[in-house]
Amino acid sequence: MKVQLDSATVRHPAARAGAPAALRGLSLAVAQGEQVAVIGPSGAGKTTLLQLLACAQRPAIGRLQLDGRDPWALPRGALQRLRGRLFLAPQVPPLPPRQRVVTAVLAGRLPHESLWASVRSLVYPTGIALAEQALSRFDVADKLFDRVDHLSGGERQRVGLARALASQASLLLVDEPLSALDPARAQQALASLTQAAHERGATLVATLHHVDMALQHFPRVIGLRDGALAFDLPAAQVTPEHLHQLYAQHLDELAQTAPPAQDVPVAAAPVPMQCR
Ligand SMILES: Nc1ncnc2c1ncn2[C@@H]1O[C@H](COP(=O)(O)OP(=O)(O)OP(=O)(O)O)[C@@H](O)[C@H]1O
Repeated sequence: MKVQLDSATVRHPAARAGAPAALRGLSLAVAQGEQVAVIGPSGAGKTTLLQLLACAQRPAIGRLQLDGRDPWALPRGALQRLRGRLFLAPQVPPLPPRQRVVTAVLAGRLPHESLWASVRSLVYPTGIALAEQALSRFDVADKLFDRVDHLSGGERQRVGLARALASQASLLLVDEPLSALDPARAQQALASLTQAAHERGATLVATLHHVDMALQHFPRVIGLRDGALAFDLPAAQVTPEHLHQLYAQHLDELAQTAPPAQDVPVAAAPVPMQCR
């Protein structure tokens, strides 16, 4: 899917009065099948950008176009169908605790299926081989029939990525997929994600706190700061000076870009299912 953003400004509905907009006049274009990493200090607007591209946040000013169409100008049914071609994988995957991994992974496909097939697959999962294949890309195929709340934080995160791949979406929006993974797993997960997206020609936009991994795995890197574009460059052209300017006053975040030493358990916090 092709993405075009023109001078987009986004304000969160719950933001306090007078707070600066989370994104301010952002313009960028992402080609069909392109892979882009978004980096920047905490609060820069990375998650908001993914929400904007996922049609979960509407621009207050400016315009988003997906495959040349403004989603917010579409009739409701067409907007729903378009949303079915997008997948936003939030930082904490929205996996219902008592669900089996296979069901949770296949739930990523629901927007592509008929209502009857969706209901039936929640009770009798079909496409088990597909779920297993997606899980094996992240080395968690052995958890296929485990309950989600019996997984470690790192395993949950990898199941969340498998769910994104199983979705068959043509625009994958992945928010900080490495926070609970050890360095080796993080490398493997990013390699699998970028490889799978490439194989199927899906466009991939991922936010990453690990700058080194963004530079290593993505051909193009966007630096966001205070809701605006700091740079948009091929990874090979991002210099230490660019990074120091991007993280100025937040250099501690730049220094801490190495992933944790081992799988870190995360709370199974419920996340709204708004964007799957
Ligand atoms: N639901 C919300 N309601 C109000 N303000 C919000 C909301 N979510 C984010 N913001 C504000 O929008 C700005 C951008 O936040 P965003 O989460 O997009 O940043 P981020 O770069 O993803 O940060 P992090 O790296 O810490 O996840 C911040 O000032 C934040 O406080």
